[in-house]
Amino acid sequence: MAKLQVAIDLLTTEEALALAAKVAPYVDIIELGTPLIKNMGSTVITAMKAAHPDKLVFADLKTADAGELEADIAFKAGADLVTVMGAAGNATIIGAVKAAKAHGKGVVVDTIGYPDRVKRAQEVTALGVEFVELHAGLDEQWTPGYSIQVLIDEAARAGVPVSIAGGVNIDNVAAVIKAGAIVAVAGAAIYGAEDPAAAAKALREAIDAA
Ligand SMILES: O=C([C@H](O)CO)[C@H](O)[C@H](O)COP(=O)(O)O
Repeated sequence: MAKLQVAIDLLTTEEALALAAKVAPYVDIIELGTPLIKNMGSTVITAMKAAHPDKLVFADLKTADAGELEADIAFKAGADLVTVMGAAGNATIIGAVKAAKAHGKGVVVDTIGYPDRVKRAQEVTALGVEFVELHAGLDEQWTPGYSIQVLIDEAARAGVPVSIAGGVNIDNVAAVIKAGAIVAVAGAAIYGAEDPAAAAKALREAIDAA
């Protein structure tokens, strides 16, 4: 069964915990967004895992160097999954995977900004990562002409475990799952909704029906 990941791009631990409390019944993975971690530090990871020990806590570190060291910090704080940039060298990804193995946790590679996301996804899967995030970041989403369809098409031909992030919402989540993504990542569609719990519930139901 495909998973739903809520991406929390809020800026304080208090706000993140409040949102997670509302949407936890409907999500499998709670992502602490990069701006949130930069603002609050690893204490937000510890607070979220303590509040939701039954969920996978995803620390969106977007590590570009010192893979083993940065991943180790997040795993010690309570993360289950951390991200490393696909644009980083293989040595960085291998270092993070080493830390993950030591903690019994996992690494996700984020392909944001990478020119050939599918090729990189296939390469890094061989390095032992859990899955690869086919990702159009917020800046790319706000570029005129952006469509999530490009990520959906990439997922369909990736042939390795992938998630999709970059404007997932109730109108496209079924296509995301039908394309083969094992995780649908939804940020603004949940935290920006008038009723985040209802938005998460609707996404959950659409994923389960897809
Ligand atoms: O990872 C993200 C971005 O780089 C900011 O941290 C987002 O969480 C990701 O893009 C999902 O968010 P939405 O596109 O708003 O669904």
